[in-house]
Amino acid sequence: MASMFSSSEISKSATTLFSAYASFAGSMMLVRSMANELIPHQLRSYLFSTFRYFFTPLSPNLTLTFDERYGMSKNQVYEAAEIYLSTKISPKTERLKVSKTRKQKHFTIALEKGETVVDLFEDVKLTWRFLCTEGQTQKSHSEERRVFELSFNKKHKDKVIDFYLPYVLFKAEEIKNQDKMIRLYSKQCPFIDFEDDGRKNGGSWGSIILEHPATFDTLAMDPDLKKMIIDDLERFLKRKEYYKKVGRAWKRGYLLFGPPGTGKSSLVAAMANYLKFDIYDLRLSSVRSDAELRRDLLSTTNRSILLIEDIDCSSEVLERPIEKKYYKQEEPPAKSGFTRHQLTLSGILNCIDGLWSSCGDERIIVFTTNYKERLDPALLRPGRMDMHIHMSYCTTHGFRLLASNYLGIDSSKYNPFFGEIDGLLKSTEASPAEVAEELMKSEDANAALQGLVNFLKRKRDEGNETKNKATDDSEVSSSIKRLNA
Ligand SMILES: Nc1ncnc2c1ncn2[C@@H]1O[C@H](COP(=O)(O)OP(=O)(O)OP(=O)(O)O)[C@@H](O)[C@H]1O
Ligand SMILES: [Mg+2]
Repeated sequence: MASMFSSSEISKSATTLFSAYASFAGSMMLVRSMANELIPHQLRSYLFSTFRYFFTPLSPNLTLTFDERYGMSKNQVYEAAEIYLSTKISPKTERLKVSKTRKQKHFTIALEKGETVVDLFEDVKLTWRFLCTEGQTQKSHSEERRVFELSFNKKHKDKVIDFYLPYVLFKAEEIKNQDKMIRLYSKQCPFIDFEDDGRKNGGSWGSIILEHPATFDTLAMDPDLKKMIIDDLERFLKRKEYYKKVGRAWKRGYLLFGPPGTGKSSLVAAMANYLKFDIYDLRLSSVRSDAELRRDLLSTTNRSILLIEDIDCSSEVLERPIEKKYYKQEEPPAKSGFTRHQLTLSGILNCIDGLWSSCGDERIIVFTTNYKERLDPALLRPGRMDMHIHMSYCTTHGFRLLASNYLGIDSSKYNPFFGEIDGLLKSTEASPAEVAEELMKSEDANAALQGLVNFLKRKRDEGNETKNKATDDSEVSSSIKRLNA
């Protein structure tokens, strides 16, 4: 350079360049000030941002952010991401947050601040990042803002939004259900130490974790009936759209009836375990009015079973005629402290039908009773309860299942006790609870089966005695009638 141009030539060119730049800058300033005067503010900022857009190098990536909160409610995508990503921890992850409550079976694992997880969905690479920043609330208190960021190549935007995010929601629901602790909700009772886990959901319900071991595998009942119930539940779960199409509320009602100890409550627990639904155990004796019932029902959650046990006794509690006036606030409470006539069976049924029709999804309602014949016809009317399930005394099939569960006996092999027990079961009315009780009395299978034989014989003899006595009594009364005649 130095050999081709002299220093004076260089300084001349520099001066020319400088003056050209100065005149360009001057004219730009002039243009700018003219633009300021002539072009309205909004249009100006639009034009500048458009220029900036075109002259800034384009990033191939798009980043979606999911805040923990969406207004006042929780952001469903954030919650789903939190659950889903806990199963996607890669070997590169350096920090994880681990927690567990006393009753939880497994640890809860979550990403720590700043950690990144890479996921693959149909060959699309997706990078998740968990961020916590100090945010300002409206009252200018600083509050931690928790966000998940999801980055991927822009060209996959539609695939991510239309398919990947729904997939994350679905998987999270699946994981939640696998790990879900079923809860038993009851109206607050001083004798039960309910957990305050923030799930009181506004009503007077308290809850404890339900650890009832009953499953469909452990239930001794007619195998065809069992299959029918499982199929019915499966069909119910799959039919959200169908219920919508035919204009019915997405609910299912079951009436379980049968003698004590035949497994009605166990069947409800088995249903809850199978569906992973919580149970709301509603004792009607603790509800004072239709209005209170409405409040209680409104504070139950979706995917739950509302259980009303011994509905026949409840209808005794409910004074009839049911036309008595509904509860009024100003009405003085009865001496007992309960004004039960304010809760009526028709009130309950209407409330349940009405509420379930207007709000809530995936609801199951179960009534149990020992005496179906005592029930109000309103409850038995077709369409009120979808399935009437009879829980019977122990059958030979039921006995085999109990023998296998309680004593580990292989029922397909010959057993010297089975023939006698089958015969006795046919001639006696023994509940599965009674049979199970006998089988638990000894760890020695033969001793337990012998105990069961003795028990069934005793029961048969007692039954015969009662029958004979009843026959004697009726013969005496007909002789008296004849004499009187
Ligand atoms: N069908 C059954 N299969 C297996 N176990 C049963 C069955 N029925 C009863 N049991 C056993 O008996 C116990 C009592 O049964 P459960 O409480 O379910 O009977 P229930 O029909 O609800 O009685 P109640 O009418 O008195 O409420 C259960 O915990 C279970 O161990
Ligand atoms: Mg019961």
